[in-house]
Amino acid sequence: MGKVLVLYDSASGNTAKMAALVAEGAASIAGIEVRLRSVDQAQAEDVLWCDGLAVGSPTNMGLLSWKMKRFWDETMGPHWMKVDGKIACAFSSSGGWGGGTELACQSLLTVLMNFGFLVFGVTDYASKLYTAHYGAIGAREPREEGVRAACRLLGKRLAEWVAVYCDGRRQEHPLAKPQERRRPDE
Ligand SMILES: Cc1cc2nc3c(=O)[nH]c(=O)nc-3n(C[C@H](O)[C@H](O)[C@H](O)COP(=O)(O)O)c2cc1C
Repeated sequence: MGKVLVLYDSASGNTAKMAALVAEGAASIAGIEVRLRSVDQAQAEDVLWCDGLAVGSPTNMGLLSWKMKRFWDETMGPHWMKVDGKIACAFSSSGGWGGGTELACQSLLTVLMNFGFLVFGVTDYASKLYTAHYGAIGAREPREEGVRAACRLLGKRLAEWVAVYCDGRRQEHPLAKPQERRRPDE
């Protein structure tokens, strides 16, 4: 049974709300076990446990938060070279559009790549004008249905990759389910 961890930091609750939506999307794929953990409660064992990981952080100066960086520096540092090959993606909440949300996702992906994770983006559109090419992004709390759908789609895609590459369930490959995929012009 594939295992997905949604790990997040959130100072004022916005990224936490996105995390819940990412977890909901991951749980929409049958046979996937989902854990949701804040960075304050997460332990290295949670990361070692999972096959797929979605990491979320508030955008801070266009980067991941210091708490999330500390988790990877101090909690996961001793486990470097023990988590290679797990599948991972990123999401972030910023104060406003243009505030560096995708840069923050990129900084999360950079950390994950350093640890040997296989990171990905999503080509599909979650709804008109909303996608998650570099991770799911939002400004403040996820109110817009497009942002909420992008969070769910990111989690769903993570669970699909886990199902395909960790559980050998090729029927969960997104290319095998074209009817579920939305193009930019739809
Ligand atoms: C130290 C700090 C730095 C921030 N830097 C940025 C930033 O670079 N760009 C931006 O748009 N918002 C920035 N913000 C605003 C947060 O990203 C925003 O309020 C976000 O929704 C908070 O998410 P949270 O509720 O999960 O903590 C910053 C907030 C703090 C506290």
